Amino acid sequence: MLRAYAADRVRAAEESVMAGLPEGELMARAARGLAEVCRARLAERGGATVVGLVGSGNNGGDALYALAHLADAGYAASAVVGERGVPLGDKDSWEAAGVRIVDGSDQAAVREALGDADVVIDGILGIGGRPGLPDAARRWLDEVPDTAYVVSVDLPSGQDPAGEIGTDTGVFADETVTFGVAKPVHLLPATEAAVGQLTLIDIGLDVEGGPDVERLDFDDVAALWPVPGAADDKYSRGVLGIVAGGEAYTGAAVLSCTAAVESGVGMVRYVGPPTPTRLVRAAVPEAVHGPGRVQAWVVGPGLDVEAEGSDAHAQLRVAREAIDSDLPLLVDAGGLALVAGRRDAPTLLTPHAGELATLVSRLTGDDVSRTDVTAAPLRHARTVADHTGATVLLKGAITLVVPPSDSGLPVRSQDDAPPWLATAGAGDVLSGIAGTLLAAGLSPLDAGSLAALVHGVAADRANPGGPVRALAVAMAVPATVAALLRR
Ligand SMILES: NC(=O)C1=CN([C@@H]2O[C@H](COP(=O)(O)OP(=O)(O)OC[C@H]3O[C@@H](n4cnc5c(N)ncnc54)[C@H](OP(=O)(O)O)[C@@H]3O)[C@@H](O)[C@H]2O)[C@@H](O)CC1
Ligand SMILES: Nc1ncnc2c1ncn2[C@@H]1O[C@H](COP(=O)(O)OP(=O)(O)O)[C@@H](O)[C@H]1O
Ligand SMILES: [K+]
Repeated sequence: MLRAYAADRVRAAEESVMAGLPEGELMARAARGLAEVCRARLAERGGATVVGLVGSGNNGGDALYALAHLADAGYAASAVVGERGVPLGDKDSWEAAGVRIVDGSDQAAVREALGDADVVIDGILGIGGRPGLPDAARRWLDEVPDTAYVVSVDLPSGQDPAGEIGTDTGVFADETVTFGVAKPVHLLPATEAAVGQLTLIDIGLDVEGGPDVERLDFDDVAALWPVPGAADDKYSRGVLGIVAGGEAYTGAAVLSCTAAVESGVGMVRYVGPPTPTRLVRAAVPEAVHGPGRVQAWVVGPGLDVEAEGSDAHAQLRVAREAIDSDLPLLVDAGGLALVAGRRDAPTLLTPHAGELATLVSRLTGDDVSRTDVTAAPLRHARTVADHTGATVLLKGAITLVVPPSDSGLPVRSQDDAPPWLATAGAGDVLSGIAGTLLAAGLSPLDAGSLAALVHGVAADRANPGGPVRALAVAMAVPATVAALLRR
C-alpha cells in the first residue's frame, strides 16, 4: 500500500523530528538523497551539467544543497534564482561551494545556463506552494531543453500539494524526489500526471495517524479478496442482485452479470425487461432471474429510468426497493438519477466525470460541468459523498474512491488501468466486480478500490499493450485474481 499524508501533517511531523536533531539536519538528509538521485540520472545519461531552478523557500534550499554536492562531485552546477535571491546563505558562499548563481531576471543568462543542462532540478516550490507558477518561473521553464531530464524536488512546482486542483502552468517532471512520505499531489488524478517517476527518500520522518490518501498495490489483494473456504456455499459467498439493462442498453446487463460470475460471486439474481433477460439467459446461464433474497444490489448499468411500459416500470420498482433497502448497494449510470437522500447501509456510487457533474449539480443546485469535475475531481466527489453519506468511486484514467469526510477514512486512488480500458461497457464490468465484493461483505471503500485494481489489471492481461473490449476484461478477471492471489 502506498500512503500519502497532507502537507500540514508532514510539516508537523518534520517539526517534531527536527526538535531532536541538530539545526539543518533534515534538509541536509533531503539534499543528500536528492543529490544521489541526480547523480545517478547524470551518470545514466552520460551528462556533466546540472541546473537548478531555485525558489525562495526551503524547496529551493534543498535544490541548492544538492547542487553543492553535485559540484563537489565534479559536475558543472548552476542555480537560477529569482528576485528574492538565494533562499539560504548568500550568493558568494554558494559560489564558493562551486554553484554558479544565475540571475533569473536575465532571460539571456537563463537561456545560456539551461541550454547545456542534462539534468534540471526543479526547486521552485514545494509543499508551501499554491497552485500555479509565478510569471518569472514560467519564463525559466520556457528555456528548459526537451532533452533535459527534469527532477522535481518534493513535488512538481506549481502543482497543488493537496492534489485537489489541476493546473497546466505547473512543472511536468520526469521524476519527483520526495522526502519521508508521499503527499496527496503524488497520487491524486488532478496532479499525478505531472509527477513522473516517484522516488521516496527516507529522512527519518514518522507521521502519526492514518494516511489521507492510499493506493492499493498488488500485494494488498490477497488480504482483501474474499477467498471461499470449505464451509462456504453459494449463499455464504454472497448473492448479488443486478438491476441493469433495458430495451435500449441491453448489453450492460450481460456485461455486469458476466463480470459478477467471473469474479466469483455466489449467485447472481438478474432483474430486467424481456430483451436483456433473454440475452442474460443465453450469455450467463449461471444467473437466476427475478428478485429474491440477496446480500447486495447493483442498480443502474444501462438502466433507463424514463422508459415506459409495464416491464420497465416493474424493473424500476425493484431498483427503488433496492435503494430503499438496508442492504449494501452499488449505484451506477442510469441508476444515479434515483439517488436522492442519505442511506445508512453501505453504498457505493460509481459515476464517470459527466455523471458526477450531473449529480453534484442536482444535489447542490450549482451548475457544475464535466470540465469542472476534471479540474477538481476530489472536491466534487467529496461533495457528493458528504451529501449522500455514500462512498463515491469516480471513474477515469485514475479511479478515485472517496468516502464521506465524517467517516475518517482515507481516499483511495488507483492507477492500474491501461488507457485501452476507456471503452464502452468497461464501467458495466466494473459494477459486476465491485458488486460481487459488496455481496461478499467488503466495505464500499475496499470493494471499490479493489475492484478498480482488478479491473485495470484484467484489462492489461486481456491483451497487453493493445485494444481490449469490455467483455474480454470480464473474461480476464478469474485468471487475474488467481495471479494476484498467488503473489
Ligand atoms: N520542513 C523541513 O524540515 C523540511 C522541508 N523540506 C523542503 O521544504 C519545502 C517546503 O519549504 P517551504 O515551507 O519554505 O515552502 P516552499 O514550497 O519552498 O516555498 C513556498 C514559498 O513560496 C511562496 N509561494 C507559494 N506559492 C507561490 C506561488 N504560486 N507563486 C509564487 N510564490 C509562491 C510563498 O511565499 P509568499 O508568496 O506566501 O510570501 C511560500 O513561502 C518542502 O517541499 C521540502 O522541499 C525538506 O528540506 C525536508 C525538511
Ligand atoms: N484513460 C483511461 N485510462 C484507463 N482507464 C480508463 C480511462 N478512461 C476510462 N477508464 C476506465 O474505463 C471505465 C469506463 O467506464 P464508463 O465510463 O462507465 O463506461 P461505460 O458506461 O461505457 O461502461 C472505467 O472503469 C474507467 O475508470
Ligand atoms: K519543486
